[in-house]
Amino acid sequence: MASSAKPIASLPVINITPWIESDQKGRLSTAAALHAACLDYGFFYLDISSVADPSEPKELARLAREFFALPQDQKDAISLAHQDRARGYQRLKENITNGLADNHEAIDFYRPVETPDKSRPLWGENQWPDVPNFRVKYEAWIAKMKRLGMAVMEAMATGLGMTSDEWEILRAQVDDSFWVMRIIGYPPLPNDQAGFSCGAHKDYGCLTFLWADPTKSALQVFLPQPDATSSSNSDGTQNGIEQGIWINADPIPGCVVCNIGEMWEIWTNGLYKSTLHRVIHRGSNYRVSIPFFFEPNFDAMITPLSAALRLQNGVRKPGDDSEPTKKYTPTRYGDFLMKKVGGNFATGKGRYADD
Ligand SMILES: O=C(O)CCC(=O)C(=O)O
Ligand SMILES: [Fe+2]
Repeated sequence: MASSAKPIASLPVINITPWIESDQKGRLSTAAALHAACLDYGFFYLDISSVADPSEPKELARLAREFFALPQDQKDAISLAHQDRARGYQRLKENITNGLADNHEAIDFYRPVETPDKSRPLWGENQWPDVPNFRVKYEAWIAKMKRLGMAVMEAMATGLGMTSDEWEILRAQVDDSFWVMRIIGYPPLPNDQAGFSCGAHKDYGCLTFLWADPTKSALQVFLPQPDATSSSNSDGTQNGIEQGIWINADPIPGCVVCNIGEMWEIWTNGLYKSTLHRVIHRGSNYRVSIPFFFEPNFDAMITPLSAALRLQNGVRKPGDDSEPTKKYTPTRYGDFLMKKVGGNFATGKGRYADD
């Protein structure tokens, strides 16, 4: 007898190789798979084994561990307090999400700027650890992730049904990405203690490419379930709280976990939703993850794209030629980022608010 139990949800795996290398047909199927994954999950695995040998991020993780194992004062030598309060090392629990300290330490890097000024928010210089080969290896990864970002953006534009002229306009908003890279170290959370290794959040920008070491049951992704309970409201909420389940997004060899940020939510007028995720690491090992955030250009004005409005307008009553409603107001990416980063740290909650 067939089981009526629902299969356990798992995220789709999409190979980027056909987009990068192959014929038109392969490209179209990758683009369609990205579109479906963004509609349904906002999260997916991206198989990048044709772009990066797994030994490459493994070496990055080894270098990260070498840094995190240093005495505290040597790590503090590159503290973000010495720079623009965004670029550099942050101690365990210095990062704050939803008002709670995150149980991780990290180094944050941003796209370098032409005339650095550490008194200006986000406009300082990156601080590199004094660990042999660290900078050269990570800079090679950054270059690779930037190329991957442009490829995935173009594939997504195709998946959304954008014309080549429309893509050129979108491309000009991301071709000088104000990227961010975090190198995160997670000691295990004590078993008897509530709290998060990284609290539930959505990412800010376009695309996150997350490489993580093989630790299982750490990263979790929220999948809304509108029909989760019979007493939930028609919009899938119950007393205003969205109903859903958290699923593990355990690492798959050769893949990065990819998710879309809030800028894609604006570009698609809410058709693609940026998805909540969190980290709860209770194992016994020290976990390392390296998220690369491929973001829009600092000055890009993000506004709903015509291609998304066309899709949302798909089923219309005859004679209805009204403009689809734009649910999101245009947002300058740099301003949005500044506000977000300002609320992230224990040492300076809202630290850019009065600058
Ligand atoms: O470490 C992870 O698995 C996720 C980190 C994350 O979500 C972030 O830094 O935005
Ligand atoms: Fe995240």
